[in-house]
Amino acid sequence: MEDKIRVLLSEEEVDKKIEEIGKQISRDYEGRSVHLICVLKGGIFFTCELAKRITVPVTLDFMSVSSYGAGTKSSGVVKIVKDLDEPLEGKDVLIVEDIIDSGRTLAYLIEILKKRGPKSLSLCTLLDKPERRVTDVKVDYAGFNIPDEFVVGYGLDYAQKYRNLPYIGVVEV
Ligand SMILES: O=P(O)(O)OC[C@H]1O[C@H](OP(=O)(O)OP(=O)(O)O)[C@H](O)[C@@H]1O
Ligand code: HPA
Ligand SMILES: [Mg+2]
Repeated sequence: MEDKIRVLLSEEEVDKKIEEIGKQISRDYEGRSVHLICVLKGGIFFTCELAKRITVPVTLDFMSVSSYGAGTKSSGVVKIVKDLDEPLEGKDVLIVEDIIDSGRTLAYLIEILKKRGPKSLSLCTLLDKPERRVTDVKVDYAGFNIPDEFVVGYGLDYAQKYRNLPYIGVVEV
């Protein structure tokens, strides 16, 4: 059966926001290059769109972590499914995420990546659900603060579906 999806942020709103964040990152990293870490799978769409709008040199690496499984609740246990290919030593690293919800994924990632000696480590997320936070994380670039609703689209899934929607929606139950 098809789920009913209500649009929370339209494709135009999301595109406009990514453009703004891209400009801001390009200004902040002027004269340097930025090493983007895409957090798979959710971060893939945002990373691609953002990287295209950054004007300083960009390098990319991918890491896959998972804590949500097939449901809408975090298991609380973050698992590395795929590690980075390249070392981080001396690099200006920017982690790119689709959403910060409980904050567990990012808190865990930051803890392990900090130990790999990056020159700097910053964090960029398209969506932030501050109400749901159980662990403190410092966000450097955030697109939208959203209410406590389970969202899909732009990389975000519900049981692996809807990642390809070009907007952010809420699955109506
Ligand atoms: O702040 P948190 O409560 O930790 O939630 C945020 C994380 O959860 C989702 O990933 P998920 O673990 O579902 O894996 P996926 O990206 O492969 O869908 C999302 O893409 C974030 O990475
Ligand atoms: O709202 C959400 N939607 C999809 N995946 C998620 N992972 C954490 N929060 C969410
Ligand atoms: Mg994810």
